[in-house]
Amino acid sequence: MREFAESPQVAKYDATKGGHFAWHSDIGHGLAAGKRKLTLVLQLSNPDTYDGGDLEIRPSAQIQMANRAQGSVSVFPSFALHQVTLIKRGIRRSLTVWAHGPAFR
Ligand SMILES: O=C(O)CCC(=O)C(=O)O
Ligand SMILES: [Fe+2]
Repeated sequence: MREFAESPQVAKYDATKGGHFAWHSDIGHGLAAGKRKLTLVLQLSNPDTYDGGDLEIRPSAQIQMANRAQGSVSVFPSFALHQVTLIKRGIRRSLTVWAHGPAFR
């Protein structure tokens, strides 16, 4: 791990707008996005204020659900598939930070 080459990203999932994020990996094609190694997601919202909107991570065959507690951080390899399920009530906010480094070998 050598750097944090991108600005943190705040995401908002709003039940009135069908907020969700389909299964994906965070390895992108851009200069920085292609060097992502670790993804860190901070839960910004009180879990009592929304339903659904769960961060699910699939580092292997088994799906893991991220801790919903406000202030908790989930860390996973950026290549791991993950999604945010449809939010059914309220608003969830998250802050995502990526750590970067040379290609995996
Ligand atoms: O909001 C989240 O929990 C995940 C966000 C995410 O996967 C991303 O921005 O790539
Ligand atoms: Fe992601």
